[in-house]
Amino acid sequence: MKAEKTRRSPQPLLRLMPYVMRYRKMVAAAGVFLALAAATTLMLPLAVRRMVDHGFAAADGSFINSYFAMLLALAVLLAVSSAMRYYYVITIGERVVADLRTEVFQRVTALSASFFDVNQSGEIVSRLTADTTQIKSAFGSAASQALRNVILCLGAMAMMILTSPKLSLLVLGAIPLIVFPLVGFGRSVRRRARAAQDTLAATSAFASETISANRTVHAFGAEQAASARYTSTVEAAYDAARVAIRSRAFLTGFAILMVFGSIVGVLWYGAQSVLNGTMTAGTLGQFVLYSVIAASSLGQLSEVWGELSQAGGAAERLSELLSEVPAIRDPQHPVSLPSPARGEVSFDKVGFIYPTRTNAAAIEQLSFTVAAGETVAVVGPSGAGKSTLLALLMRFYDPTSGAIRLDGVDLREARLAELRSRLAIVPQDVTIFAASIHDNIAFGQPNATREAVRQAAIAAQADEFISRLENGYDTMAGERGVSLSGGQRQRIAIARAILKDAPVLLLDEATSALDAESETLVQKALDGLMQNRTTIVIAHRLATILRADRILVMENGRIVEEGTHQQLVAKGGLYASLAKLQFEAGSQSFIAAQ
Ligand SMILES: Nc1ncnc2c1ncn2[C@@H]1O[C@H](COP(=O)(O)OP(=O)(O)OP(=O)(O)O)[C@@H](O)[C@H]1O
Repeated sequence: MKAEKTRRSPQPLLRLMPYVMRYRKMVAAAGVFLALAAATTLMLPLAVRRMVDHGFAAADGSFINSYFAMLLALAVLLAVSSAMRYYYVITIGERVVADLRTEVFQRVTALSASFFDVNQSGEIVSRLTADTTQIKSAFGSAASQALRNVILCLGAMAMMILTSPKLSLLVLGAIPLIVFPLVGFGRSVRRRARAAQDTLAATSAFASETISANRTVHAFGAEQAASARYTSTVEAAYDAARVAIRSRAFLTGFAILMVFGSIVGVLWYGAQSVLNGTMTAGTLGQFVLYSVIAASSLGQLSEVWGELSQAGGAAERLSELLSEVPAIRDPQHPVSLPSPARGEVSFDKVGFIYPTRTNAAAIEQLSFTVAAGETVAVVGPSGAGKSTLLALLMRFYDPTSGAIRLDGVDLREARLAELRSRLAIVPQDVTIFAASIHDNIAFGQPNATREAVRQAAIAAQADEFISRLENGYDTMAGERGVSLSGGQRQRIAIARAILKDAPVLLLDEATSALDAESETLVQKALDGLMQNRTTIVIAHRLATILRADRILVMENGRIVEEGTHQQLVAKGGLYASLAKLQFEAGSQSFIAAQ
């Protein structure tokens, strides 16, 4: 997935052939019109010669008229076939890119947490938009131009040989003189273009990060610094682009000079032949036209080559994404979870090391069981591994050793969708999508009725504030829920979990202090939710801890103490000292001091 590895050549575009071949009929139509347009172009010089040699020589008006009529017919044919070629080729490009975007998005959303630990979301989004756009333009214009020019160039060269083998031999002799320096130049131009493109990729990653964190940027007064940093990366990209443009401009000039210089030379030689009568003027005209066609198509080919090479890089990056296999996926022979669900969770000597942090285990030798309907509070200092425990239970990662079971089935043996349908999570950091409040509560359950959503909101103590919003449940929550307060967002998340009605509830209590009223409301909502469900709660508030049937105290990825509040206080260990800290501070938040 690393950008540096990406080669720049059009070859990877071939990997997209299966996508193109889904639309065989359109491809065939494009091919027909492509060939027709090229053939028509190649016929024009032929007509010109006959007219020069016969039409003018015979001074026959009707002959000239019929020739012009034919030329007009050719022009119409050229116009129609070019328009159709454009239509089909561009449409195929759009279609392929639409398919690619959909598939890449589907793939990416299916990838596991470990993939997103390593890859920046900004970079992936840029692939989804920038890389696919590049491929679209490659298909849409560059590929059709390349094909057209290859056909034209080969056709014109064949016609040159047919028209005058002698002059063609001369041209052939000149080709190496032109091509070798051009190839050399072309390489250095491509190298510079690549440098420019890489600089640009870094720029967009920085922009997307800064824009999505705009509140943090403002809060720390970092606008100027961020702008300055962005400006400097944009300027660096501009400088790199200018270097590339300069060498490209030079290359263009050089190519034109060499090509047309040679044509002038050949023309001069041909003119001598016409003068001494070894060639007709029409033949020379025809030859010159063919060589102009050949030269200009060659010139255009070199132009589109660069574009195709860039698209090749984009295609390679996208096919890497497409071939990425989720680390967490369904087993080949899934075991059904027992029905009806009991909601019994067990960790059996579980060990876990984050793939991105291999030097230390986040969880070690973790064993505990939560009986059906039991409420267990997990407490412990920051970094103890509490959130990791929930992530493992949701199977965002697989344990490195040991096993986690739900109702007696190893999580790795169950179907992912079935497993996750039995777990409802209220995370600490609630995600609110840029959609209506209704859709936010019904997230993951698009078929939920309006009444079911309302009932869930009532149970989550959220109905009252939602009803007071301008459009009630149809109010759009701003992007990431910026228009809602912390307590409101939490109650939306609780309503989401209530609607899901799963047998196991996972709560990651917010550390941020809610105001007293919000806290009471959130607590009331949770009490309703926790009834008759297995609940594992990462607890920060004393009220929650006291409500739990049992408390697990974690430190450095292990369970160091276990029991009820009274038992643990009496024991005088880590829990007792954490509790003492809190009582002295008189705070409602148990571990807030950590
Ligand atoms: N995605 C990740 N990649 C690598 N290491 C991680 C990742 N997430 C957490 N860790 C590390 O794993 C350890 C346990 O983290 P975890 O988030 O589970 O702790 P926690 O007890 O929930 O802490 P807090 O109460 O502060 O949220 C920490 O050392 C943390 O740095």
